[in-house]
Amino acid sequence: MNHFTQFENKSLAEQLIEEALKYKSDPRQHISKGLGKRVGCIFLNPSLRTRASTQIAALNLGMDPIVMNMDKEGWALEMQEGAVMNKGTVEHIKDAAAVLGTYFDVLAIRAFPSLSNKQEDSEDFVFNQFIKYSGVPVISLESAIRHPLQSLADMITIQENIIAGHKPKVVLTWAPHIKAIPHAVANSFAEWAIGCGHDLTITHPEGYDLDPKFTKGSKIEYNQQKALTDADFVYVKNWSAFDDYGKIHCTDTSWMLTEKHFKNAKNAKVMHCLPVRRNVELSDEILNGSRSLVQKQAENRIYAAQAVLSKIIE
Ligand SMILES: NCCC[C@H](NC(=O)CCC(=O)O)C(=O)O
Ligand SMILES: NC(=O)OP(=O)(O)O
Repeated sequence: MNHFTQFENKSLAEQLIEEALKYKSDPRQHISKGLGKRVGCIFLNPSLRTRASTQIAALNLGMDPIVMNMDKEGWALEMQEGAVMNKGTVEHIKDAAAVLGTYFDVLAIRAFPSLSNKQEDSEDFVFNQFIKYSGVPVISLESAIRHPLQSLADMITIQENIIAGHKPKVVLTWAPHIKAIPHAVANSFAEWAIGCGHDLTITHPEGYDLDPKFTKGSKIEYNQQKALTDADFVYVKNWSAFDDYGKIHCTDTSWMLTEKHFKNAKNAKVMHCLPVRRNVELSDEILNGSRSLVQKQAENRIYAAQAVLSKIIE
């Protein structure tokens, strides 16, 4: 595995899930595997889970993680080729990434979308500049269009909670939010759930269709109540419009999941990547109750990252 940026194939996903579960049962079993290797965790945006879980994963393998919050502590980066840098940007990505590539054996990058330049975001332009110029393996800590470590943790969590012999119905539902939010978590969840062979239904208001490249193989159902019928796992997430790029079209609070949404899905479990806007996306009663898998997902972020790091340094 050269880089870890997206779902590749079912067999690799299954291998990573199995490895992650082994690490969960004995986190320090390969404590010497990464000795002498450094991973640079480069954040262009805020984080709680990804920042902590990736460092813990590296430490569990004996690696040295170093975190740089480039948005706050680094020089302002220029991304455009041939730019005359006489304004706010101080350092070109090709210089910065090349330096980081000499300092680290592996780079892990978080680079959210602009939500204003659809083409650049869709090409994952900023993230790919790091791959292009660093020359070392790169792990995505959430790019403009994908969040694969989150999705791997989500697949692990589903596997741990599946009822043996029953093919689960998995539903990804849009939820309200106060801000324009990226598509990465929803795209990746769809990509991994479909790739892993789950029966996926996606529900959202009209005008919120995700990029079809991520949702091919799922059912799209604009009626949330219909979509939720007989669900086993309900993944809750807001995203901004994709067609009318980055815009908010719907503020209908009835899309917020509450206990009353589960009258036709009595045993459904609820998932969210966190951070969650309580009582905007999801009600307190759900998040505090026995349906919620959100803490388990967050815990599994450690073992997802550990399985990926372990494979990358092999
Ligand atoms: N890494 C997990 C989610 C990150 C991001 N959420 C946010 O930006 C939430 C911001 C807020 O609630 O103000 C997203 O959904 O892609
Ligand atoms: N789920 C997730 O990626 O959380 P952070 O943004 O806090 O890292």
